[in-house]
Amino acid sequence: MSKVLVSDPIDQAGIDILSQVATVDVKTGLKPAELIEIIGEYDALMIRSGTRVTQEIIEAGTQLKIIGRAGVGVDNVDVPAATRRGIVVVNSPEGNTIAAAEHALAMMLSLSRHIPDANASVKRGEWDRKTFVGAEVYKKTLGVVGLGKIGSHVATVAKAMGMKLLAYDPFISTERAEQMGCQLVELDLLFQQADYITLHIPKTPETTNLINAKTLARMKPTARIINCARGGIIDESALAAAIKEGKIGGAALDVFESEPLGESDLRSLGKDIILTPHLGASTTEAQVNVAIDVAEQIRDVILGLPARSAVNIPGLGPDILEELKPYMQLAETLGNLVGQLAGGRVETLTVKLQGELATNKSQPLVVAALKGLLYQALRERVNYVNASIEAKERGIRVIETRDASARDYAGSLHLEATGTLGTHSVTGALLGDKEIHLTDVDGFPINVPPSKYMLFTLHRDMPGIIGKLGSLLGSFNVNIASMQVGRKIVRGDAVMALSIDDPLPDGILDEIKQVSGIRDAYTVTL
Ligand SMILES: NC(=O)C1=CN([C@@H]2O[C@H](COP(=O)(O)OP(=O)(O)OC[C@H]3O[C@@H](n4cnc5c(N)ncnc54)[C@H](O)[C@@H]3O)[C@@H](O)[C@H]2O)C=CC1
Ligand SMILES: O=C(O)CCC(=O)C(=O)O
Repeated sequence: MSKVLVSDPIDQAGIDILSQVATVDVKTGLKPAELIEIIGEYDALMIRSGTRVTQEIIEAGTQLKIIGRAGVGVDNVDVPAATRRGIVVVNSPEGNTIAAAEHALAMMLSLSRHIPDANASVKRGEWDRKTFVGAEVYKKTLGVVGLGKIGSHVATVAKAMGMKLLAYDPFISTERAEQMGCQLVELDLLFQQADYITLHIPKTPETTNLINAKTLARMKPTARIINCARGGIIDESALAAAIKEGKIGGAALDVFESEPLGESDLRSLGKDIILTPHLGASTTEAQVNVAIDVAEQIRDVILGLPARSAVNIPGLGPDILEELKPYMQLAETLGNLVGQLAGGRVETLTVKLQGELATNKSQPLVVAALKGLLYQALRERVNYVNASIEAKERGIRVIETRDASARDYAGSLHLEATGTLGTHSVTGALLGDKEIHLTDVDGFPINVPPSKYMLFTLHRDMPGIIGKLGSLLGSFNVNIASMQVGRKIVRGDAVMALSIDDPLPDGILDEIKQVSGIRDAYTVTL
């Protein structure tokens, strides 16, 4: 039975799903050294934002297949280290969108009306109505930095409250922004014109300290900043100084450079600052959503199925996964086959996506082909996560081409491997009930389903060859399950593809190559 470690508090709904397929240990609050000590026993690790999954932890997790982050941001996981080790990292891209957006909106309104401090003063027994005079958001300008899932929801609700919306997001179109009632502008203009600035971007090298002394100086003296995205996007000391000196109006922060927040000037800024302990996703609904979403993916990976929201498997989103699944198997089989035909060290793999596969959505097939190609060298250590990295590290050049006009089959895949021993190619398609068929080997048309053990010959198309080969295999007690010859012209060169019931015994390949008319022979195990 597989073992899953849950190292942060996760809703029971997620634990129940994991328990269907694994032994689940919930151990929260572990110190890094404690986690390193036990992680080697586990096949999967499920976390929220509390656990930092460092390279050291990943390296100690010798059995780990998947790390599941019950939330959006995976910045607490060393994803490159996991990728190198072939560990899938999954998240829940949408489970807490509404919770985080509502928290940002609540922060904006609370900051405008000083609700936390007014509440505290009444609870202290005071009745002070002068200190807490606020500001309306109606007709004010909200600058949304990052118009993704959370930013879009904030924008939609803010629009309904009568706010004017500016947005900055270099990765979305003007039309998309306009659909949400936002005017897409440069960041500088947003900083200058916004009364409220709300951040909904990931923390990346480009966004680290995006709000700093310089950018704060460009804002209105009444501007209020809300950060429910990630700590470190704001330079906290610069922000504290700007609020103290009246250079901006205030800030509401849910996330911090270092969490939990330690000693900080931010704590002493009174009613112009609101601090919450990373509560954006902390609603009952969001926690159920993310726990189920991530637990289902861990369960699937344990059962040998692909995960729908893997952050380190390029292009393998849930929608295209379903469509591509049978073709992924085709690509892997062809990669494995062409790698064995090429023998030696493969230097270049050309992947030609043909017919209806000639779309950008088919990019994962290239990864699947590489996984197949590397299988003989790496066995179970290669997977969709690390196949591209492993290929790069081995200096394999990958050329991807598309030919939408190829019409032999609805969609087919052609792989050509060039290596130290020469060049070989295979083509395959899905026929009938999505059954994999080899449709071409080294330029010779054939039509055979691949089998576990196969023998391919390149020979001269002349009488007697098939008989001689059959007798030779028979003398070694090798049973032929099926045989097909592919040729371009009568009595020219031809390829023979044989499916055999058992692996070829040692030494027989050399004898096959001695048969008159046979130029070369290759044995393949798929
Ligand atoms: N406080 C909390 O508890 C929570 C925080 N988050 C955080 O909120 C943030 C946003 O999450 P989602 O909306 O789900 O992500 P998303 O991926 O849907 O949207 C992010 C947007 O940021 C844009 N972006 C990326 N780099 C940018 C840049 N340099 N400048 C401007 N825009 C840029 C992207 O184009 C994208 O549209 C993430 O950092 C996530 O970790 C998410 C959930 C809960
Ligand atoms: O797990 C949490 O509460 C944090 C959520 C979060 O920050 C995220 O999903 O990115």
